[in-house]
Amino acid sequence: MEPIITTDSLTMKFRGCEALRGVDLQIEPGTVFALLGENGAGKTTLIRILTGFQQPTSGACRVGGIDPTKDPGGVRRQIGYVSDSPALYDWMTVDQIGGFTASFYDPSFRTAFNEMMTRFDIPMNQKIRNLSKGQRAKVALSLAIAHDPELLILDEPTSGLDPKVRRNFLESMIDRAASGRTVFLSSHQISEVERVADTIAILHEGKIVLVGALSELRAAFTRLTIDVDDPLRALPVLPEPARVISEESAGSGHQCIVRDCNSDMIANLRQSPGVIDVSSHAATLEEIFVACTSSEFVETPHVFQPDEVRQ
Ligand SMILES: Nc1ncnc2c1ncn2[C@@H]1O[C@H](COP(=O)(O)OP(=O)(O)OP(=O)(O)O)[C@@H](O)[C@H]1O
Repeated sequence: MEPIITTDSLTMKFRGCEALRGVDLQIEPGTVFALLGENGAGKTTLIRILTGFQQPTSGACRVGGIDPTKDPGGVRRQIGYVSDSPALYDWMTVDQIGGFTASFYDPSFRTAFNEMMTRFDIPMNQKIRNLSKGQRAKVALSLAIAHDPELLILDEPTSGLDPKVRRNFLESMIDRAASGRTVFLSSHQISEVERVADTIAILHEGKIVLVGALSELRAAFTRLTIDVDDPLRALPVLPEPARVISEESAGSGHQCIVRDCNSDMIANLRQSPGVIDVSSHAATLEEIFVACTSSEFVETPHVFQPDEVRQ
């Protein structure tokens, strides 16, 4: 099956800042894809390029078979998109904005939008400027999904939503993917992403440092806690293909996030001179995220470099 989104060496340079540095991605249809990154990592810039609001400095991309740099209107008609700060016409009522947006789509849009407003308990005659932050978020989201797009792109979709609506919303994203549609969302909310996404990419300083199926990433990363007899003792080297992503030490205790470490390696580690105890747990997505975005991950030459991590 054709990927619904592809990017090829996308770069974006602003004055004095390289927001994207050679981003390569392929996103399969029918997935919930989550783009994780710290503040300023380049998430919004990537989304703005994919939705045709920003021309990249170099590189190429396709969204649903369309090049957003050449046909931004075509992409935007085909997808649903909610930005991190949705611009809604404040002077319109909810009913008017529904009617206005419906004019770009087929008649089913209006019915679906009205149903969502009823479900969210938002009065149709209320002016947009008088809605609460959460109500605005619900209107923006409903406008983006009422035409039932094959691809939904959401920049920080749950900010402003209360926990109950947030939960329902995230569950509805899983349902969308189950029916073959694709959801691309950017988020800081790692625990939420963990619940809904099946594919994860971590963007760090404009580069994709990790991408893969969440289930595979969970299986591949281990947190090792190693106690040694002497704080000055060097840790035993793990054999290939294991790779230490990050390491923290406090006295004679060490915490490492390791990729591709198996039970034989851990058993050998326990037998190594000076090693008193080793415990291992599957790393959480948050631990993987912190390890992959830590300064050592990028800068220390003996751990694997971002380019090597890319799958
Ligand atoms: N129009 C612009 N002009 C100059 N620099 C910009 C512009 N847009 C973004 N940047 C810079 O590009 C970098 C990436 O910004 P971007 O908004 O894409 O990050 P982000 O990952 O979405 O961050 P956040 O999570 O804080 O929203 C930042 O350093 C930002 O200052």
